[in-house]
Amino acid sequence: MTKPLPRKIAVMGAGSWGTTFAKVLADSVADQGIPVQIWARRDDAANEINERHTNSRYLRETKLPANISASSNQREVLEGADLVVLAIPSQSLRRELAVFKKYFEPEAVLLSLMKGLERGTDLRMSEVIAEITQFPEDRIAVLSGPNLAMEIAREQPTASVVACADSETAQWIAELCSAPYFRPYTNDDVLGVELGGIVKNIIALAVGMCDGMGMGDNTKSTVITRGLAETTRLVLSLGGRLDTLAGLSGLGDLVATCSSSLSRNNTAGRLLGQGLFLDEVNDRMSQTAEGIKSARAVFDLARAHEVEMPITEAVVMVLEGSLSVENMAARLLARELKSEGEQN
Ligand SMILES: NC(=O)C1=CN([C@@H]2O[C@H](COP(=O)(O)OP(=O)(O)OC[C@H]3O[C@@H](n4cnc5c(N)ncnc54)[C@H](O)[C@@H]3O)[C@@H](O)[C@H]2O)C=CC1
Ligand SMILES: O=C(CO)COP(=O)(O)O
Repeated sequence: MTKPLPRKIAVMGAGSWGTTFAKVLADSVADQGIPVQIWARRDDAANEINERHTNSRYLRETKLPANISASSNQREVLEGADLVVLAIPSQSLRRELAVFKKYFEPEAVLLSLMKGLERGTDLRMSEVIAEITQFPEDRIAVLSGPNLAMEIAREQPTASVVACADSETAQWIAELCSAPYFRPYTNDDVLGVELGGIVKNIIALAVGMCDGMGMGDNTKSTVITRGLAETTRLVLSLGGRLDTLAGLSGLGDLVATCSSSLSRNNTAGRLLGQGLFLDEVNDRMSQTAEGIKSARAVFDLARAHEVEMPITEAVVMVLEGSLSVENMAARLLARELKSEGEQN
């Protein structure tokens, strides 16, 4: 490793993935004595982590190593942190970063775990980070893959992808988050890795809707496969790579999210398919289901680049109330017939 080890790692966000990924990091760097500190918005959430409180579902299922601590004080968490991991809801990133950035170490590396597109700007999280912090692209990375937090908290094996324009930075992060149950690969296609994770949430909403309406596995497989086709069109038209979409952050994450009852996006889709209104679904979801917010931004981005994304469009219409879930399949199946490999 050519880059020196970090003095400390900060994880901003004490939700399911922030807490779980902090454990992955802490397990990975425990032998080097590197502390991992989590920022929790609320004092009680920070106390739960520090006291390994048994009322929290995550802490019951997770063996948090001794080198993890938490605080609700952003300055305390960020000071001295050479690696800063961002794990908050995507639509809050811009606002929260404006505060975080005051405490970033000047040479810190920033790693986004978030899988959303910003509404209004259609920017990926790495782009929002670059815009707000003015950090160079060789110190901004993303991590994405088939990574349902609860399974990783239980130390069930999985792999992921660390993407950065600078391969040395990606390798440095990969070495810091390599645990016996977590294997990170590296990639320099940041756009492809990030968009794969964003769009699969929308496809998972569509799959969930089909499940909720009682449709079967042929339907699910069709939506997954054609979902990957429209994701591929978008990624290629924006300059990403096909091999990225065939990998863990593309097909891998799509399959995991669309098949799992642990997925919040899949669950939200299922509730919509069962006839609940979006407000009722939002009331039932205690955690972030990014696809609900990102769908419109992805659709706008695709339209701006003249990329057809019919499943995404149908999900947007359902979410915005202009198409009923019952009519979604009919709308998609009535499209003009074409060759499978056709662009658009
Ligand atoms: N949970 C999972 O299995 C995975 C989640 N992700 C991504 O990680 C990101 C974070 O997800 P989770 O940790 O699962 O979400 P979560 O809903 O469990 O937690 C989000 C955390 O962010 C905090 N937060 C900080 N500032 C906030 C603000 N301004 N508004 C609202 N909440 C704020 C909340 O208090 C909460 O602790 C999302 O983009 C998600 O797509 C990615 C891979 C796996
Ligand atoms: O991104 C995820 C798995 O890789 C988590 O999916 P959900 O946000 O739908 O739970």
